[in-house]
Amino acid sequence: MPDTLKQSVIDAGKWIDQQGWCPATGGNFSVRIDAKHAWVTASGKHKGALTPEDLLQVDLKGVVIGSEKRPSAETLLHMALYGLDADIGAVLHTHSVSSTVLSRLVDGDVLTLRGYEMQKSLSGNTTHDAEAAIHVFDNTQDMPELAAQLHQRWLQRPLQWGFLVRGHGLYAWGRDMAEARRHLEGLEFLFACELEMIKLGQR
Ligand SMILES: CSC[C@@H](O)[C@@H](O)C(=O)COP(=O)(O)O
Ligand SMILES: [Zn+2]
Repeated sequence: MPDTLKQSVIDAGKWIDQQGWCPATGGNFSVRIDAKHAWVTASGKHKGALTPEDLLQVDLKGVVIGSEKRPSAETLLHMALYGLDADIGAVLHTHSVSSTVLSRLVDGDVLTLRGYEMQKSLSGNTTHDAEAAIHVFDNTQDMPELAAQLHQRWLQRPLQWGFLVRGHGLYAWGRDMAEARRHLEGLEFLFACELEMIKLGQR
């Protein structure tokens, strides 16, 4: 019987690849299995051509169960999110041009989106007339350090929908894969709009 959770990751990878949001072997994805485990993409795979064998079962500490393959280099960030919020069911990390460039142009730790109808694609938002805060973290190859920073900011106030890593990309999540995809698509649209505004000198 096909594993529908694994298939949801494979399908997301094909769609994300079609959007051009995961060039080369960039990006990584996961879906929650239960309270303490998730399927995470193996490291170094092209995310548009994943197979069921490219999905590795991992625990909250990022330890792989039942495979010798290497999990994503960023597994710890996925597992940190599952540990921080029991309602998170899927996480999608992408390397789009918009998220990579915009994250480098943001001064400080937060990108504030306001005035866009498409903010309503982010769960809980009912109007363009509110502010949506997207946190930005400096890039590092030190995943335990990045996971610790995420933990620290989350304790001040839980993050919503996604966060940016400067010059690197976007992490988006949702209660399930469908919501994670919607948040990813909504955020990518909003980032593209913000970049256009900057190019037009409106920021
Ligand atoms: C093209 S290298 C990108 C990696 O360094 C990393 O940022 C990434 O997103 C993919 O890493 P992976 O280990 O394949 O999950
Ligand atoms: Zn990455």
